[in-house]
Amino acid sequence: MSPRAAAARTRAPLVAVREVSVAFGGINALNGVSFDMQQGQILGLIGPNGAGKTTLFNCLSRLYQPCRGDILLDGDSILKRPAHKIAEIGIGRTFQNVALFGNLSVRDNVRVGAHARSSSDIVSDALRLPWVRRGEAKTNATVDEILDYLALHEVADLAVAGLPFGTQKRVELARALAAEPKILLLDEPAGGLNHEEVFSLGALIRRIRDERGVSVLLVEHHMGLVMSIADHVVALNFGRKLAEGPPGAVQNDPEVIKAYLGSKQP
Ligand SMILES: Nc1ncnc2c1ncn2[C@@H]1O[C@H](COP(=O)(O)OP(=O)(O)OP(=O)(O)O)[C@@H](O)[C@H]1O
Repeated sequence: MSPRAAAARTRAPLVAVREVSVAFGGINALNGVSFDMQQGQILGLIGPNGAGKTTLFNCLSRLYQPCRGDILLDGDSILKRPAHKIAEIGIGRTFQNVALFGNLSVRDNVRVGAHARSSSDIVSDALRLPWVRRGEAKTNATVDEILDYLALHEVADLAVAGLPFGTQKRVELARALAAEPKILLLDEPAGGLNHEEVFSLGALIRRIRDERGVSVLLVEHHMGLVMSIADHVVALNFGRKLAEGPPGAVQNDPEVIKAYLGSKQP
């Protein structure tokens, strides 16, 4: 093994999911799931309907509290953090059905993301203290840079509600990126997109990882997208980890094939 590969193997993971269990009444939605996610990785989380993907995603974004286990980010447990504080520790997310302020402009939606990381308070804002003005200038620069990066400048001053769904999804990505996350959690980003849009999305997710150093965890049913961009895939079924490894190996794993055939999914 090369020294570089050896160093990568001994490096602490960015995210460590440790024996996480979640129960809803009598249903074990997750049952002792563990895996690591490395810095700079695109990790695909797959599995048939009801496998536990959304439940795990919601634990990572702090909407659900596991009944057992832990989730560490850079070695620290995230389970003490409330959902509205996750941007501060470097976790960004998008939603399956897009959750933007429809009446606000694209620019203002992205600004909301940038503010998630700012530390100003209502009194300082009202008094327009010098450090608040400096903060605002930085926020404006960040928002402009992200609008350019995601080719949203032309629609920056339009209300989000009137934009095509694919564009709204890009605005959601922009809002998440404006908070300068270490890790981006994407909940079925390909849902509702056509073939060409899925292809562009894949290229965009790769660029975000390569150029901005953001690690990406992707919950996705679109196998073509997962297999073409993920470095590492974790497959769940009935709340347990079924397989993990490089995309090709997981896709050809007999247990994974059996789980998908059993669920009658393509
Ligand atoms: N809020 C809830 N209350 C009760 N049961 C739930 C709840 N959320 C999920 N479940 C159950 O937990 C299990 C895992 O569901 P989850 O939504 O995490 O699966 P999934 O892999 O995301 O499925 P899909 O691909 O269909 O979205 C399922 O049996 C589901 O019915």
